[in-house]
Parts: sequence; C-alpha cells; structure tokens
Amino acid sequence: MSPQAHIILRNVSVTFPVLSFRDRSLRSRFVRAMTLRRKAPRPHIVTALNGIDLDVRAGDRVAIVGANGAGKTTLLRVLAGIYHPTAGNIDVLGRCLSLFDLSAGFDEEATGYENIMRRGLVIGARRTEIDARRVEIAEFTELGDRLDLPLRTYSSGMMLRLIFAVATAVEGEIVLLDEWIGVGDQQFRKKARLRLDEIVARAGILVLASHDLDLIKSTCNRAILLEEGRITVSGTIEEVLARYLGAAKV
Ligand SMILES: Nc1ncnc2c1ncn2[C@@H]1O[C@H](COP(=O)(O)OP(=O)(O)OP(=O)(O)O)[C@@H](O)[C@H]1O
Repeated sequence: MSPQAHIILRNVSVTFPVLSFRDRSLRSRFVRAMTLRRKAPRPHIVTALNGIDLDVRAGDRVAIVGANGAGKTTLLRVLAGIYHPTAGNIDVLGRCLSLFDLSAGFDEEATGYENIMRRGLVIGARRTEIDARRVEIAEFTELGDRLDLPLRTYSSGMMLRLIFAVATAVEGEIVLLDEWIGVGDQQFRKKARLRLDEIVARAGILVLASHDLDLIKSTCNRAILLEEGRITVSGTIEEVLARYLGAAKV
C-alpha cells in the first residue's frame, strides 16, 4: 500500500446539461424542422457539484453526508473516475475500489461466473486478479452450480451475494462506498459485514456516502456536509452531524 495515497480536489464542479422531455420529443423536433424555429433548444444546466475543495490523506475515513440530491453520489463517481469534473482539478493517488453503483457491469444473459469477471473489471480489478480469486469469490457467494446459470434467473438476494463477493475479493487503497451493508439474508449479512470491516481496516482511505448515522460514527474519523453541491462544513463527525441534523431538523 502506498503511504502517499491521497485525494486532492481543487475547485471541482460537475454540471449536467439536461433537455426537458418537451424539447427532446419527436413532435418538438418535427415542429422545429418544419418551421423557422431551427435553433436547438437550450438545455437546463443542473449543477451537481460546485467548487469542491477536498484533501484526504492516508488514514482518513471520510463520511459524506447531505440531503437527497446534495451531490454525494456524484462526488463518489468523480473520485472513482466515472465522471470527469466540468471544472477544477482532481488528483487521486492510489488504487480505488468502488463499492457503489451496484448494477454496473452486469449482463443478464451471462452466467454468474462470467459476471464475476465483468463486474470485477468495472470496480477496478485486473483480469489476472479476478482469475486468481475466482474460486474464492465463488465460494463466498455460496451459490454453487447456480453460478453456471444466466444472471436473469437469480433472485435479488442471490444477485447481491454475487456483487458483494466480487467487490470484497479485490484490494483497494482507496475504498469508495455508499450504504449497502444490508445484503442478503441474516446469515450472509453477518459474513458480509465482517468482510467489509476487513476491507475498510486494510484500506488507506475510506470515503463513505451515507445517511446511516450509526455506520458513520462507527466507521469514520472525519466528515463533510454537502448542501446543493457545495461543502458547507468539514470537520469532526460531531461537528458535521450537529450541523447536518440541525439543518435537516431531524
Ligand atoms: N446524470 C445526471 N443528469 C442530470 N442530473 C443529475 C445526474 N446525476 C445527478 N444529477 C443531479 O445532481 C444532483 C446531485 O445528485 P446525486 O445523485 O449526487 O445526489 P445524492 O446526494 O447522492 O442524493 P441521494 O441521497 O438521493 O442519493 C441532483 O440534483 C441530481 O438530480
């Protein structure tokens, strides 16, 4: 593990241009084509992150809190390299393990085994690494021969077992997580929680976006509050939660 694993964000913003349904409709395009109104409609700009400055160093376990739509998932996606900032600079050093966006990489028609590889590559593992851990991953799922069947035949609990087993067989210096601890049935949940604790303990850096205050208190050593895409408070868990709970009037 590189001791210099870090995340540095300077003035990072992410915006999404969004066309309204009306502007995107065939009818509207047809009317535009048939009339003199040939000018393309101007998209509405959604600002998901706005001028984010953040320094995270090895040993930091950072909770991201905020109301729905505050920008938590967008920030995780930026850190994982899924979204590129529309403005600002980002410097992430260390291997990221992305334990969110649960369905990314899966193919309903492919078998469980094939999906182990697909999902592994999506979360940042190398092909050789997944190959080397295939048996271990399969055993962790406890799905046995069902791993030879296409994913569309799986129940949601079986699917979660697969997702979890792949995710936790891969090492990451920087673990990016949102709240998805409650996987599967009671017995698997216990096993999953133990495995997750191991991963978090091994990681140099944890970034956890969550609404689960107990999870935050037991896992993190600092926090940031996001409000409408901006960091409004950064500090200890107590400081940030006090402000968050005050603002949320919980
Ligand atoms: N692909 C997208 N296109 C347009 N707007 C988006 C897109 N992704 C996110 N947004 C907008 O960006 C803002 C932040 O969304 P984000 O998903 O990061 O919030 P969040 O804090 O994770 O919310 P939640 O707690 O509900 O999961 C919201 O206003 C959302 O509507």
